[in-house]
Amino acid sequence: MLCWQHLLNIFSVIIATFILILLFYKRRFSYWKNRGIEYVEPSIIYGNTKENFTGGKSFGTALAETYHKMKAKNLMHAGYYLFHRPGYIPIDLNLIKHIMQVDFPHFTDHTGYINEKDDPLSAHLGALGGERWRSLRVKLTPTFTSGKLKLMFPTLIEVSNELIKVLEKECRNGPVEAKDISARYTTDVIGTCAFGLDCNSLKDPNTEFRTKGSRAFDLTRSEQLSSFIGFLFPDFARLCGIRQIPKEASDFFLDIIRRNVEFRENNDFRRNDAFQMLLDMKNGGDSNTRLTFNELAAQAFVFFGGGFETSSTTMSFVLLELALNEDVQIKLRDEINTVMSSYNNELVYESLGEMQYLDMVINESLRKYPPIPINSRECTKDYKVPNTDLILPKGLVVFISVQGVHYDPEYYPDPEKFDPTRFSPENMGKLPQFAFMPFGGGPRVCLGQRFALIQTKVGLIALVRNFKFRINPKTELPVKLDPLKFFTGTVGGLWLDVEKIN
Ligand code: HEM
Repeated sequence: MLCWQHLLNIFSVIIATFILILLFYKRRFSYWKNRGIEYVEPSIIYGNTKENFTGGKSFGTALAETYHKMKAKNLMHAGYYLFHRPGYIPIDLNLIKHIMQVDFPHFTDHTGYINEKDDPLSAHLGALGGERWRSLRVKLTPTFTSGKLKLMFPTLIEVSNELIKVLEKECRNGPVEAKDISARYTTDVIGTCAFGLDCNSLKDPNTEFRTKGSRAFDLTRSEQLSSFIGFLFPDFARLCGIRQIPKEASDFFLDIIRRNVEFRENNDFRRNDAFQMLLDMKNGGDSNTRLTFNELAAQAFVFFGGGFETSSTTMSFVLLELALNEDVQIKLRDEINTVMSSYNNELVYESLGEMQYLDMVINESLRKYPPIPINSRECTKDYKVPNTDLILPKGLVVFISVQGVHYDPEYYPDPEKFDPTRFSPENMGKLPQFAFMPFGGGPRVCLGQRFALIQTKVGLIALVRNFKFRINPKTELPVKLDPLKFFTGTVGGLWLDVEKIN
């Protein structure tokens, strides 16, 4: 009798918990319905992210599909659920412009998770918000002025010469993986230009700088889930010591940065690079504005991380499309050779401005494969959406589907086609503002945009001038985007047959 009573009690508790969970989700998932905003029906636990976790779709692709579904209904915006947390998707470009630029004071923050105690590198410029972001942004803005970029140019050329030497050797042994060779180049560029360190990853693909650099972005499924927990329940995540950057990658970078600081301080060594600017901010100024070691390290890390992953993704997709479109490859090589022939066959900083077709090819690649397919903003002050009665409350997350906009046939007819002429000066002039936003926009626009473009151009010029590229059958076509990565990446790699031009 007692045993039955026990079972009945347990059963009642289970049923009550189940009902409570259902009620919780019913209430949560009525958020957009109550406001009369269309949304895709969410599932319990996942919200609208089920396809990302169980359907093998990347987060960027899944959000882009929602964008297209809502755009087909002529909607200016839509609701979204990241697990149980409501999010907002602006679709109309004018609305996107308002959020990112015109009404920026309502959307000053990204939606990053920071855990300074256990994961000091997580407190970088891209994740910081409010006043801390503003004052740091002002200080870091001069890092990549054209004067500074010009000074870095000879270093870029040196690394690109090494790239040619290494690829010449490696292409004799079989197909080359475009992301790998591009990432080794960008690792060495960022290492020298930002830190004054010789990372050596072109010569030695297994150098720690390269492996630990990749590890910071190649999150395992459980690390990806932890990072979502950090985003959804930041206080709880901090209490549990949940991190954003894997410990082994973080320990490696903290150690390198510490040794670099000590070397420069102990030897009174100065160098005109991004690291020196950070070091001056650590040692100068007043106590309110001075950076701590951890703050310096986080910013150095974002230069490295922001720089190497996104730029190498860009380079590798350009190489893929050149291999798939031989006519584009030949035209680009002709342009590079013609411009360089008027500078004694040397690559000089000024000549980059004359390579218009190179700009067009890179832009079209950034359109088709935006390295960061989703941009985000957090509503930091209640906001009334223009021409509607909808109020976005403080704390609401805004997801901007960069991939969705970049594949919108209203702006880019036949969007799957790789067509650099979309970015000819005449056609670019016709593109509405914010229809092309691989670097984001408004006051939070990518800090390293100019540096990224220069390092990508120098690398591509070296490659296209010296090698021919063809697709190797090992490359799965059409390319499948990796569902595990937040940044755009492929499953299986981009394998190319490379032939040296004599
Ligand atoms: C092709 C290469 C790159 C792409 C596509 C890219 C893209 C982006 C995007 C989309 C954002 C967010 C902008 C927004 O919210 O509106 C961003 C922010 C940022 N990027 Fe880049 N990036 C690239 C290269 C670089 C490089 C080379 C560096 C530094 C060396 C860098 C440093 C940063 C930093 C520090 C931020 C945070 C800015 C802030 O929140 O104030 N990025 N980037």
